[in-house]
Amino acid sequence: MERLFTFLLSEQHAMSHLTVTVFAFLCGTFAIRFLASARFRLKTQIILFGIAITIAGLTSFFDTLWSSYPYLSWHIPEPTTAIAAVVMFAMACVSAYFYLCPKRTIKTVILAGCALAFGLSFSAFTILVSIVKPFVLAYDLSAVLSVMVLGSTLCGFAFWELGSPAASRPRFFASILLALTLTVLPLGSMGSVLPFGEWMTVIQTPDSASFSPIGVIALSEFIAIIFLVGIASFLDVRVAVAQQREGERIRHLADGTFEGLLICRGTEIIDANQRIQEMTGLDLTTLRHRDMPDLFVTPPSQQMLSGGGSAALFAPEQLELIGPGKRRIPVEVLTREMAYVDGQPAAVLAVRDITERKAAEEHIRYLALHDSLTSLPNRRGLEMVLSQVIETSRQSGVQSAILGLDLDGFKAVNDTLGHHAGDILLKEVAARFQKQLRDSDYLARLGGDEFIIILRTIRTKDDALQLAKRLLACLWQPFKLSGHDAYVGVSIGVAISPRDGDSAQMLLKCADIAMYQAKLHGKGQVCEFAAGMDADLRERHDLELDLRGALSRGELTIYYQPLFSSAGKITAFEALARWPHPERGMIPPDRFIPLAEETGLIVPLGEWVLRKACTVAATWSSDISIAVNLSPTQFQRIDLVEMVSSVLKETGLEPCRLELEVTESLLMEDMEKALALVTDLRKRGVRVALDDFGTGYSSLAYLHNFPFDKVKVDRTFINKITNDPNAWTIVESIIVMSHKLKLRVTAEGIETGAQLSLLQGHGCDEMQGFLLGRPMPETDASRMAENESKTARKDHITVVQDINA
Ligand SMILES: Nc1nc2c(ncn2[C@@H]2O[C@H](COP(=O)(O)O[C@H]3[C@@H](O)[C@H](n4cnc5c(=O)[nH]c(N)nc54)O[C@@H]3COP(=O)(O)O)[C@@H](O)[C@H]2O)c(=O)[nH]1
Repeated sequence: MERLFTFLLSEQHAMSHLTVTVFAFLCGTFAIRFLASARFRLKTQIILFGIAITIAGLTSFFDTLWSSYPYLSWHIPEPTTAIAAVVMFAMACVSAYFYLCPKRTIKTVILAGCALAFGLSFSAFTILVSIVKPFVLAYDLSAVLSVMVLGSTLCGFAFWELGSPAASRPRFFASILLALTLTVLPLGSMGSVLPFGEWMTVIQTPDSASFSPIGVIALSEFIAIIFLVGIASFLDVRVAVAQQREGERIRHLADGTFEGLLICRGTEIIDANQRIQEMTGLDLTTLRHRDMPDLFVTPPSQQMLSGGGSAALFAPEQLELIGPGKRRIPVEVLTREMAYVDGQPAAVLAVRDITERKAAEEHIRYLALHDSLTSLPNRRGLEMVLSQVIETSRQSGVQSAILGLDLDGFKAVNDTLGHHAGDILLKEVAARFQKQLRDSDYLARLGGDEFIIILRTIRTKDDALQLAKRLLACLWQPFKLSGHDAYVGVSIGVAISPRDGDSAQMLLKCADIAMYQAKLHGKGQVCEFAAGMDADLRERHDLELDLRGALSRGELTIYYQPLFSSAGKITAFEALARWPHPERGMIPPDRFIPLAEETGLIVPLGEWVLRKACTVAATWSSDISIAVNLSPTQFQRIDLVEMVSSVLKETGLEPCRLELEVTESLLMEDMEKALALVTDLRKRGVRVALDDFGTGYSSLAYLHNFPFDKVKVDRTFINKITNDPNAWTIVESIIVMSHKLKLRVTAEGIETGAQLSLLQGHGCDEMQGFLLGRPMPETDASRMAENESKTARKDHITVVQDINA
């Protein structure tokens, strides 16, 4: 050892150390690069490594030799150098092979280091022995041994560093360690040779000189190997135990997760946790060495299959795993590359069962596309299906039909029996509609009381119209709701594809327009879409806007039509709303009253008519009454009685001079409520008349049950009484029956003298009609009322004078 220090510190030039070190570093860097590069095949890697080491070893050796003994004229022993070069190359290749062997352990790494150290030292001493011939080379045994151990260790560390997955800059540090090896071994080998002055002493000392240097190298290498491999084995055992513990720890962890874990090399499964065994129904032995794609229904993506190459976490992939009994399990797979317990890279596949998530997603999707009350598809679901139907019908040329349905009278059920009953009704209606459909037909609820039916294929439009009739009929039977019989009807609009449109929106709009037409035609109707219908609706929309404006600007007016007693005296005036439109002229109530009814404008309009008519009537000095029509919507107002009372109070009109005309339809919607209202109004002194009697149901029960003051026989009957005996029989019966029930009878629509005399002759109490007086403006009516009052006063005076006389 002492010899080594002397050599390094006093017999060597610093410049030589530097040259050797720099060159060794360069060659070491190349050698490490060849060893670590994945670009080369194994054989190429080994050969390139061998070449780099041989060049570095020989160059370092000769550089050290010439700088150590510059005064000697050395010659290069060619065959020996060649042999040394071959041995050095062979041992470098052996060490590279040990390093690159698939099952790398500390032991193999140390063996690689020892092989390289042996190669370098052996070559150095072989050349030295050859150079000094015929003299015997004198050396320091302990120095040789130390150099061998140090060289083997440094080289072993270089390999260990290079192969360590945890190292931060493995190539750099491995290059430095290998450079040190390539420096230490030639320098150390040279340093182990004793100075010439000591050679004779050594020769005379049999202990040291009797060993051949090659034998010593081999022996020292053998000792180094035994020593280092012993340590390596010890470390290997510890590492193996640690790895086993780590493996068990990881397995426990892996088994404890909710996710299935697969460890793969390439596509081969090398390990799997408990969860994936449960998910696949395969035990670990069956799973190991199996091809990973075989576990899935659909082949995993290339990215997942090539799971190696990057430690990046790939985007999760959704696949179907083949579960026990070939059950398909929806899974989400995350792939990541990492060093497995053996230190080698492996792809880890985390397989997450997403059955519940999928079910939840499916449920959310279902909710998004379905109506929660009836479980029918909603507008979104409908539009998707309708688009498909249109596409199919476009491709195949078949016709389809779209039916827009809106319930009639649903609001009344909702308002009177409550929303719960309304919900039950909607469900039952949906069930009744469904019963009328074929499997291929499609029923959806758009919300409220609106439904849509799609008939995917129809031969002619009659198929759709016939179904529409069946749908009308299926609602005829009453619905049992909270112990009540409830009735609803339906208005149906029919659109035909592709005739009426080529998009879902267009066809739905056409069905909707046709449905509105059906409503306008009196509800409970079926209406087929026709071009121009939308123009009607637009016109109606414009009219509605105008009516709102006219109401707010007070542009409406009232005409008054007189009613006469059978003696010819004016008993009342009926207030009839009129709309003098600035552009359209006088719009008749037949056009705007139904519109006001549908839009709810009838409520302010009716109140305005009542207030205005009462105000006017209150100015008349006579006791002539004022008759005002009440619409069904007004009748549903909770505060109707209060409203009427306050108008009478405001205008100062006596209640007995107000006559409210109600129709049968108004009573039918809620008999109990209607009876309560009529009774209440009567109690407050207001008279109530049943209007339009003879049309509608003409239920005699109403006459009997309701405390009406009078009955107005509809003009459609009065029209016919002189030429239709049946019509007269009915009118005559109504007069007789009403009188028996102590009700007065008014005949409306009298246009001829014959009609008047017939009615007068049979005791009709009151007459109204164009023959006697048309509806007239307020001024005319007021003048007439005043005249009537004067006549009455004159008559009164005449009677009094007659009595006095
Ligand atoms: N809720 C409200 N309804 C109202 C109001 N104002 C009018 N109406 C209702 O509009 C309908 C049409 O009314 P109108 O065009 O005014 O017709 C009335 C009379 O002009 C008509 N009539 C009267 N006599 C004759 C006749 O001899 N021949 C003939 N062809 N028509 C005649 O009858 C209508 C009055 O009918 P009725 O109300 O049944 O007494 C109409 O239904 C009005 O009720 C309003 O403010 N509110």
